[in-house]
Amino acid sequence: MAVALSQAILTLLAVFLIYPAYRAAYNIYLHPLRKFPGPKSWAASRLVFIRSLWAGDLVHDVERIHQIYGPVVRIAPDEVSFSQAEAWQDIYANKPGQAAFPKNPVWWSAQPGQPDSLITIKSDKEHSRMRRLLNHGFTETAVREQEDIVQSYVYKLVERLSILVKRKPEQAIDIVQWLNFTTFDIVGDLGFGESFDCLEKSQYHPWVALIFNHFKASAYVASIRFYPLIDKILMSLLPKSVMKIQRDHFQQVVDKVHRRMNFEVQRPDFMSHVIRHNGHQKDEHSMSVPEIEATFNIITVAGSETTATVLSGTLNYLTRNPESMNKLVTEIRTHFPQDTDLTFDKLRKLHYLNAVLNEGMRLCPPIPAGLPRIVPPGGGSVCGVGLPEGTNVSVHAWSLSRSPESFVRPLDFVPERWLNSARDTSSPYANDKLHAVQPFSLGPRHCIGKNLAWAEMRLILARLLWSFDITSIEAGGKSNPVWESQKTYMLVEKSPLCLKFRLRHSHA
Ligand code: HEM
Repeated sequence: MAVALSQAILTLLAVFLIYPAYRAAYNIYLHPLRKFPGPKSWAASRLVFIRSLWAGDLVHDVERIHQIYGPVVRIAPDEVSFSQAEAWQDIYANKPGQAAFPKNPVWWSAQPGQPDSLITIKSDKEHSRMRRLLNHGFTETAVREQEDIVQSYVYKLVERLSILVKRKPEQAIDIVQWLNFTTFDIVGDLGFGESFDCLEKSQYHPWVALIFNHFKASAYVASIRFYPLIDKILMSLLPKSVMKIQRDHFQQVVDKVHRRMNFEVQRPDFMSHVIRHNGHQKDEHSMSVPEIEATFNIITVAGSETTATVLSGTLNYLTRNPESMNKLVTEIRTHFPQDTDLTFDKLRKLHYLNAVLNEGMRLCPPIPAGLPRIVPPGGGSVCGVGLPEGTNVSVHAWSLSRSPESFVRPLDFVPERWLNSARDTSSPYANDKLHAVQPFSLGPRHCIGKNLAWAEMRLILARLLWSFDITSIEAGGKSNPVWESQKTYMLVEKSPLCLKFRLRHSHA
């Protein structure tokens, strides 16, 4: 009995003390990545990375590591982060005779009990099958056809805000929630033919309200996947209530998908082509119903939270930079005497508006940490640095966009750096590396919604500034948080941004 007990104690000691100590020493001194710079504590064990992820601090912690150790750093035993513009091409784009690095399944896997979607599917062949079919709903032409639907929601946004302003002119309005209402309503309509009615009811639909929890939960699930030998045990420890919330959340999208699919009407949305193609007989180009369900679940989040984040961040910076705000307002109001003139086509030609949004995406990327990828079998090279197969790699968009090696005055909001005139050698911004900013990523898995995102962001920002004078409310004693102070759990956890709105014509 005593022998058995002491054997059990020894085993426990080996499991909980000796083995982790051995692994840490191996990771620091013997691992193939040992020569890469970075803090020893992060190289020793994945736990430090996970603690930072759970605290919502990963983006800023990795930024600090890049600041101290340089553009290529080791941030976990098997992970290297790059803050160099050339890394975008090397990791995400197809190079001659070489495929882009595959997605890291720790981050990009279907949620437990859900099928693979466009964004999680591993096989490149299967991915391009889905992408070809879905692309029809996202081309420039498709987006032009969707304009009336998008316009109707942006008009509604202005109408709702006008009512609030007229009722209580001095009140501060949290624009973050209104931007979320608008972008989720638009994607709901274009995805399922039913908006979430957030603008109509001036409140979050319960599905939308849960999105951020869903992302936090996904960050926790990803950390569990780093431990494949015990992930099943750890998963089973997740509270049943959490799993039920996730399932119910997904089921609501499934119901919406089915309502739209049964309603076989042609409208200029994301689903029409999928329904028309799938028809009643399937072939090797169609998507299965579970794939459609999972993909539309992703599109709803990917297509709304992201645009709302860029717009919130851009407005945060604009209200702190009155000179940029004035230039933009002047451009919009002088180009468009009537509000009906604000169309997708005309707005794309506004140079300063485009520059402001590019600068907004540089400083407020909606996916600020890396897009995780894996070095394929046989190994690979990024920015001329050789990496063994299986290494986790990514571009740290946040650090790269804010690095003094890429940009002059990197922490300042300077839309001028994006104007053609800045390419003149006499401009202080002539050497800015604009290609370091790739908010939609590159290569075969780049953002499918890029055209829509641009059209939507231009229209929402321009219509708001055409209709209202918008200022920060710091005079009221309560200041808004700076963008950098927010936490990130895969996506940015946006704090309220309280602004003062004044109807432009009310004091003309
Ligand atoms: C400013 C707005 C947006 C930004 C910055 C953005 C950014 C991105 C990025 C970086 C990726 C690549 C993810 C990866 O490779 O790991 C991506 C993929 C994706 N985005 Fe966007 N996105 C935006 C808006 C949209 C919109 C409006 C939609 C649709 C309505 C959308 C739908 C998608 C989908 C479905 C994917 C997966 C594509 C694939 O795997 O083939 N996004 N997005």
